[in-house]
Amino acid sequence: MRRAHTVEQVRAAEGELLARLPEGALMQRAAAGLAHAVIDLLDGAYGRRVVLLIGPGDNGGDALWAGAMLARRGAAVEAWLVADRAHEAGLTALRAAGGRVAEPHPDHGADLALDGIVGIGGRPGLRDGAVAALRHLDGVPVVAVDIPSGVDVDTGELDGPHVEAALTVTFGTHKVAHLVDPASAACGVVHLVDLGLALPEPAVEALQPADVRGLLPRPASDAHKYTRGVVGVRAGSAHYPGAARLAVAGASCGLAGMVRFVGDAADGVRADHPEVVGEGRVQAWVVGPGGGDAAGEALAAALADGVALVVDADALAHVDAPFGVPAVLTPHAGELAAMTGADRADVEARPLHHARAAADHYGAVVLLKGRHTLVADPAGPVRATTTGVPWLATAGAGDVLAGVIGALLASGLSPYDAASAGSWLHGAAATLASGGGPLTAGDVARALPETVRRVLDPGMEESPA
Ligand SMILES: NC(=O)C1=CN([C@@H]2O[C@H](COP(=O)(O)OP(=O)(O)OC[C@H]3O[C@@H](n4cnc5c(N)ncnc54)[C@H](O)[C@@H]3O)[C@@H](O)[C@H]2O)[C@@H](O)CC1
Ligand SMILES: Nc1ncnc2c1ncn2[C@@H]1O[C@H](COP(=O)(O)OP(=O)(O)O)[C@@H](O)[C@H]1O
Ligand SMILES: [K+]
Repeated sequence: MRRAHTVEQVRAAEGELLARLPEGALMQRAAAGLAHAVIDLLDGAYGRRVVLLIGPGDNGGDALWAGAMLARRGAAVEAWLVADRAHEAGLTALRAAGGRVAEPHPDHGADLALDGIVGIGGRPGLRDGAVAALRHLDGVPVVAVDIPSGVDVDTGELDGPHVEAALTVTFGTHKVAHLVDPASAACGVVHLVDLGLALPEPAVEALQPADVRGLLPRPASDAHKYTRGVVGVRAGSAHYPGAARLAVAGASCGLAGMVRFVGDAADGVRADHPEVVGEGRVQAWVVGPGGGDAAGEALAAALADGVALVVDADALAHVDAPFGVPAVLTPHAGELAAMTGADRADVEARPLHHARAAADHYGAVVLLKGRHTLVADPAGPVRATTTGVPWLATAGAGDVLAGVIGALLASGLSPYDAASAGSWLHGAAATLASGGGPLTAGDVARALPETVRRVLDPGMEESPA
């Protein structure tokens, strides 16, 4: 599991460790990890040119100590001080290693810049001096120290200018902004340097392949189709028959024992999936994709069964609070805005806030779709999905997702696990189907069984951020 903690949690854990270790030891650990990550990225230090952007606090201290290590290995290191003070011991170490302090200027020839402007002590936005210095670094890859300066660390929100990093090297644990958009999109690849912190339950977490492997249902040796769970799909309409076919394609990923379908598009569904059967008992319903005007009736019929639900698309407009049934609600930003009366742009700017608020309001799991989809449960950490590719932003992809989550619900997973594992699989299937190029929603559904096969193979490594 990739775990992300709040600044307060990190400060408390660091405080305990600081009390036990010699002064400066934690910063040395952080700086050494940072310097190694930079050397990896530059494929060496000797002869490379590195600019350090140095703010007033310990974040600048990390950058200065790492700069000293790079200078000792033959890099030409220049520190630009963008605040009215800088970490004294770090400055002394940089100078002793042959690095120098300079005013920001355009003729630096830098191969890389280290952003040590602010870390977890920073407020959102950047001061003018930092913005002016960054202008000289246009086109130079930036490695953010702990966090891209300027983002809101605990919410992932943006308010004013911020650094856009190619790589973020963070310390001790991930921070919320590394996983939650829009800030996480400014982090680039995130690399964690272990500091040995003892940490409580995280605020946000992201499933990794081993976590998904642990959650996925596997048929018992004496399984039959009913013990594996039956998922029902109530979707599609005369106007949107395709949505029904895509939701059924997602539900047919193989993780449930049987798929039922109720709706106008039954002929098309059976042409695609001859094994799909009609109305009957299910362990979970998927309601809403392409449902049009009939979505309210479909939701009422599904609710009457008293089983777990995935409520998507047109059915979301008919959801009452509190919802009262184990459920996953799967809105995108526009749908969540329509449900709660919020502004769509505000949902996109503050997805963590809105996903949490909606989960509390409805008393249900809310899956807010986006680049990093969020799964909020009224209790427990929010889960962020870090699998997927931008090609997944394609019509019908959400219908497939609803089907996959329904299959996992039917197999016995909780709404929280079904939503987060389903979203992870959906993103991973998109990456597999894309292979770097475009895809259709149907391609994502067809890639699901192979994605499941690969994740069940314990050789699969942790995915990059
Ligand atoms: N506490 C520890 O034990 C460790 C801390 N480490 C580093 O220390 C960092 C935290 O250091 P600090 O607590 O000194 O805080 P920062 O280095 O994040 O700096 C915060 C200071 O910057 C100023 N400031 C706030 N917002 C600003 C803005 N938008 N623009 C310009 N200036 C702003 C304020 O005066 C504030 O005191 C971490 O992010 C990490 O890089 C690491 O060395 C690991 C160990
Ligand atoms: N930039 C992006 N990168 C990766 N995935 C994305 C991005 N934008 C959207 N997605 C994903 O694409 C899917 C789109 O679903 P949705 O908006 O419901 O489309 P539709 O209603 O057409 O099915 C969601 O799973 C969402 O998380
Ligand atoms: K920083």
